[in-house]
Parts: sequence; structure tokens; C-alpha cells
Amino acid sequence: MRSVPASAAAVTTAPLLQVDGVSLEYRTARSVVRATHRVGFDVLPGDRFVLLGPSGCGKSTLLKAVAGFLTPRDGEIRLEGKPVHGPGPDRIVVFQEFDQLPPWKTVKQNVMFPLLASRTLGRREAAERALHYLDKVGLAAFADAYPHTLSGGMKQRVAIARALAMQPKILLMDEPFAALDALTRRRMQEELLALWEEVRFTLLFVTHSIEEAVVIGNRVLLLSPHPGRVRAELDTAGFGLAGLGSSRFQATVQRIHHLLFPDSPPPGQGGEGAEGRTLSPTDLRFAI
Ligand SMILES: Nc1ncnc2c1ncn2[C@@H]1O[C@H](COP(=O)(O)OP(=O)(O)OP(=O)(O)O)[C@@H](O)[C@H]1O
Repeated sequence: MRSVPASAAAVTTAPLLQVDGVSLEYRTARSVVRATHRVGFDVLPGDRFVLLGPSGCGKSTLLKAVAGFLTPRDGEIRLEGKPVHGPGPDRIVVFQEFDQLPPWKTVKQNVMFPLLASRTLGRREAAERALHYLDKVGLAAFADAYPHTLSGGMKQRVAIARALAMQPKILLMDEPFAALDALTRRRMQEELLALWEEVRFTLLFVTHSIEEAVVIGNRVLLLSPHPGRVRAELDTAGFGLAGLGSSRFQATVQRIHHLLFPDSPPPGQGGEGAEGRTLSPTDLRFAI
């Protein structure tokens, strides 16, 4: 991964990624669905930038556009100042689904595959790099295992190792832990933060969990319901998992809730806690 020294984010002000007035649409023969409306934000090198908003507000669509799979209807996406015109090895996505690993390849072969397919490295160097990143995610001992023998959390670790091994300029994660059980999800958040401390990559992370956004992000962009517009951008540096449960953490969660849903009671009031709430389809889910 292209790493950023601890102090670089503070001294380097040039954004790595610029999303500039981006509107995104899905067009079918019969209709046009506007997913986002003039969304703008900058991601600095070393940021853990989180897109947070209700289901359907266009978070995944934005991530797909940054990855180069969708072209904006209006606005522009730039990486290091250059317009994004399609997918590239400088932006790698980790998805939520566990089935993103070809089952006929071993764990090591899975991590090597994009390195070989993109001709980034030869076979021997690719194998070395794969083992290096598998070690970073604690899976070196499973290098020769097949994906079906791994748990959901282990599969996601392989997907993260595979993405990091490509050393992209920015790692894109679309609800990567949403399908995991609560304990595994928390452990994966912890491991991702530890990995970031070690490698200092730049991360764009999508979630609909307020708690997860505050734990993972140093900056959080709040998007309004469909079509997504920027509602606010918050500085959430300095929380992490250690801050969970502190009064400052809870106050931030409540503030975000209020910004997103000014008319509904904050979590913990009206008989609803921050976890396990029953919410409408357009509301946020708090499933950590
Ligand atoms: N392939 C598609 N064709 C047409 N409309 C789509 C398509 N994919 C998404 N949409 C619509 O675009 C809007 C944004 O969807 P998107 O998946 O980006 O939201 P999201 O914020 O990531 O939601 P969630 O948290 O539920 O994943 C929604 O109204 C959705 O129905």
C-alpha cells in the first residue's frame, strides 16, 4: 500500500481524491433514478474518510463512481488532480459479500491473482507480497487453505490483504463488515484500525452504522436520504474503539443522529437504543 507517514496528513494539504459536485444517475429504458445530487468532498492522504447515510442515499453508488465503474452525470472525480475515467489499480474495492474470492484458488493464489493479472509483479514477487500482507492480517498460516474452509471474518481479511497487496492509492470499502456477527464485526474494526496504524493507507469507507462511522473515520460525510446530498462533514478523529461508550462518543453519535434525522428522537430515547433498533427502510440501521 502506498503509505503515508504519521505526520503527512497534517503537512500535506493537497487532496488525494476530489469529488466535485458529483450527480450520479441510473438510466433504464423506462426511468432515470438520481442517486446523488451535487455531492462534493475531498479526501486527504492518510484519511479514513467515511460516507454515512440512510439506505438508498447513494453511498455505494458514490464508491462505484470513485472506483470508475460509473460516470458522473454532472461534476468530476479526480485522483491526484487527474480526472477518473474508469477502473484502475490505484483504486481497489473491498465489498461486503463473502463470495468475492474465487473458490478454486487458495488464499495465497487469491491474493496473488490481481498482482499477476495486472502484470504488477512476476510470480515469485507476487507470492512474497501476498505472504507479507497475509501475515499483516494474521492469515499467513492459512495461505494454502481454500476459501470455503474459512469463516466470514477470515474471508474478509483475505479480501483486505488482496486489496492492500495491490498497494492502491486509495482503498475503497463498501460495508465490508455488515454481514458479520456483532463480535466479529467489532474485531474486524479493531484490526482495520491497527492495520491503518501500521500501513497508514488512505481509506474511503461506506457504512450505514453511525457507531461504525465514528469508530473507523477521522472524517465523516453525512448524506441526506435519496437522492444523497451532503448534509454535513464532521471531524471524528480521536475516537476509535477505545472511545466507545464514553460520554463524548455518545454525544457525537447523538449529534450525527440529530443532523440526519432532526425530527426523530436520538438513540437511547423513545425506547430505542443505538443497537438493535427497529427502523424504517429509509432510516439508518445501527447494526454493530
Ligand atoms: N443498478 C441500479 N439501477 C437502478 N437504480 C439503482 C441501481 N443501484 C442503485 N440504485 C438506486 O440508487 C439509489 C442509491 O443506491 P445505493 O445502493 O448507492 O444506496 P446506499 O446508500 O449504498 O444504500 P444501502 O445502504 O442500502 O446499500 C437507490 O435509490 C437505489 O435504488
